[in-house]
This record gives sequence, C-alpha cells and structure tokens, in this order.
Amino acid sequence: MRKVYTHAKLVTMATDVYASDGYSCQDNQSIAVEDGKIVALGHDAEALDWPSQSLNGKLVTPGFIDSHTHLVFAGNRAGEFEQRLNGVPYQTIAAQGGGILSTVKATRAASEATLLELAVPRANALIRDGVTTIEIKSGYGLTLEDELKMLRVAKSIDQHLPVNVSTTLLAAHALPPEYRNDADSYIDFVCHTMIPAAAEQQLADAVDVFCENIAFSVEQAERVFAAANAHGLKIKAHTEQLSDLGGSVAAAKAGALSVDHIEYLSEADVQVLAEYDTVATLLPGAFYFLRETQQPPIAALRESRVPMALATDFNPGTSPFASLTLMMNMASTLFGLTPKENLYGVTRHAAQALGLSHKGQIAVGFDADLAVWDCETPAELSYMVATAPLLGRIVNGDWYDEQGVRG
Ligand SMILES: O=C(O)CC[C@@H]1NC(=O)NC1=O
Ligand SMILES: [Fe+3]
Repeated sequence: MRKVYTHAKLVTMATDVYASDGYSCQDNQSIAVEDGKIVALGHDAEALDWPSQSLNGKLVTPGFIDSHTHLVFAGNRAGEFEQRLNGVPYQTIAAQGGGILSTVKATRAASEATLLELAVPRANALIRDGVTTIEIKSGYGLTLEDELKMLRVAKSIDQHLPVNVSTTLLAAHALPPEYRNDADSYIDFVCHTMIPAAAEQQLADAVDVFCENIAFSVEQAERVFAAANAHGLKIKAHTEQLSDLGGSVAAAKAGALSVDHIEYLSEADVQVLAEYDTVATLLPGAFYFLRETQQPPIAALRESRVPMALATDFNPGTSPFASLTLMMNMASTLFGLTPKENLYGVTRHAAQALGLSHKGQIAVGFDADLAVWDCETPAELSYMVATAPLLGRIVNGDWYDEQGVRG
C-alpha cells in the first residue's frame, strides 16, 4: 500500500530528549508510507505521485505506545478499593489473599473468549487516546495453562483491533496458592516449564518479574532473568515499587529493557541504569491510586540522562486507568515531568522500553504508526484530559478515525 499524508504539523521525536528539534512543530509536512513503513518525508514525499490524504494542518505525533499494561483479566477490585479507603493497606490486603490473587481466581475461571471480550473495550479506550502499540502482560493465571491462555488472548487482540501488541510473560507476579510458602519451587516451575513453553509457542516477547517484599526476591528474579535470556526473551521488571531491594540493579545487569515503578530507586542506583542504558518506566497511575508518597528520583534520572518512559500500568488493583494522556498529566502534576518529557515517555522511550527499535519516531525507515490531534501544541496533550482531541491514527500506514474505524 502506498500513500502520501500531506499538510501535517509534525512533531517527530526523531532526536533525543535533550535536543530541541525532535519536539518542535514542523508545519505543512508530508509523509510517504509504503507497506507500513515511512519511506519519505517533506519534499521527497511530495514528489511522489501516489494517492494522498490531507491531514489539514493538524498536529501529528508518533502513535502512542503504552509499554506496561495488565489489561487482560477478569473480575474487578472495587471492593478492595473501598477497603483501602477504610484504612487497610495494599500490602495487608495482599497478605490476606486479596489483591492479585483475587484477580487470579477470576481469571482462571474465565474462558479465552470471555477474557478477550473483557479486554477489547479496555484496548479500545487506549486506542481512542492515540495508542498504536500496547504491551500486555500475563500474570493473573499462575499456572502453565492459564498463563499461556492469557498470552494467547493478548496476542489475539491485534487480530481484532487496529493496534500492535507486544506480549510479556509475568508468571512471577505473585505466589500461587498451590505453592504457598514455597516460592523457590514456583520460580523453578516458571524457569524450567513456563518460560520454555512461552518461548517455544512464540507467545511472549519478554519476561517480567514483580521483585518486591510482597512478591519475589532479587535472587528469585535473577533466576527468572537468566531463564529468559537462555530462551531468547527480552527482560523487564517491576522493581523498587514499595521498597528498595536492589531489583533495578539486578535487572539492569541482566540486560533488562526497562525497570518499572522505581519509586524507591536510590540515586546511586540511577547510575547503573545509565551505564546499562536501561529505560526507567514511570507508572504515575499506581503512585496516585495507592496514594504513595515516595517519588521516583526524577532529578537524578534527568541528570544521568536515563530515558524515562511513561505507561498506564492498567490493572484492576493499583492502576485502573486506560488513558496515556491522563498519565502524562499525572507525570507532570505528581512527578514534575515536562510535557516534552511526557511525549518522549509515550513514544521514543516507550519503544525503547519494549525493544521496538523501529517505532516511536517519525523518521524514514520507521513504522508508519502516527496519531493526529486537534491540538495547537504538544503541551496540550499533557494539559487537558478526557477532551478526546484525537482525530485519527495511522497504523502500519493505514488511516483509522478516532473510533478506530478504518478510513
Ligand atoms: O494489584 C494488581 O492486580 C497488580 C498490581 C501491580 N502488579 C505489580 O507487580 N505491581 C503493581 O502495582
Ligand atoms: Fe504492572
């Protein structure tokens, strides 16, 4: 398929966040796309005698990438939400068998068809907020069959909706009841059975671990990282969310693409992320919803030029939010990120957090995944929420309107 999109106000993100031109608006630009790739920009694109579509001078960014979601699940946790508001801490709820394990029970009981039916409207909400790529984790099955079931549902979403999907095996999300008080044996099962199966069936692009005092230790996480590496799967990690166990350093040294949450990451450990070029993925939705007070070390991350990504962490327990623009506003309002840092966080840096070297920028050779906005400046995308400024998306070169209907 060949097409030239004309009259775009481009924000390319094609230079690093410390430069200026990647974030500046370039008026009246053309983008030529062929077979899902950007093949020419500007005058080179205008010179092509291909079918064209005007973008009417509207703001055009790379399509948004939500690099951290748990959007496949059954049940909901509104009851716990109410418990916490009556003073019961998240850790206590988890220790009482609530939290993740209550979603595990509902997800195990749900069929693949039911899980897909529940996930589609959640993915559609992200699509209406400008998302063209979603990372979706397992982690509510905690048996081989149920974890693979979740990954099949996640992978099938890009067959049903105009969106790209990356999948992540998060079997090390919580200790299942079958392995009560025997976390090491469960980690053996994850490493020797679940990771090989997910890799062999090509159901997971990456492996993730919840490294936390209410989940798995650094040593257990390191075993999962080693198994992921042995099976050619990328690594991501939930680390330093509620305490500083040193999980981020262990993940970075194992070659992790990103370390996520990191509210308790020490300034000293920021240097390790810089050394290993590990992305710091900020999840302000969970910080906000859990009413946390410990902020991630933003100043140190900036000082060390560690790429910061932003994601929804969409999940029923700690971040029930299906909007990246809301996360952009929270990142500024709660963490002090600038609108420029936010936009890098949901495009170029989010692509790096998923190991997608061909996404997240508007440049020749990159995937033709774009979002078209009814905004004058990119700062509006962090400023005003739920006003639906999306006019349409270009996914793998094809036009879709704001509802995701193909043009
Ligand atoms: O509560 C849930 O259902 C998921 C919580 C979510 N998972 C994780 O590792 N950290 C989180 O905030
Ligand atoms: Fe998460």
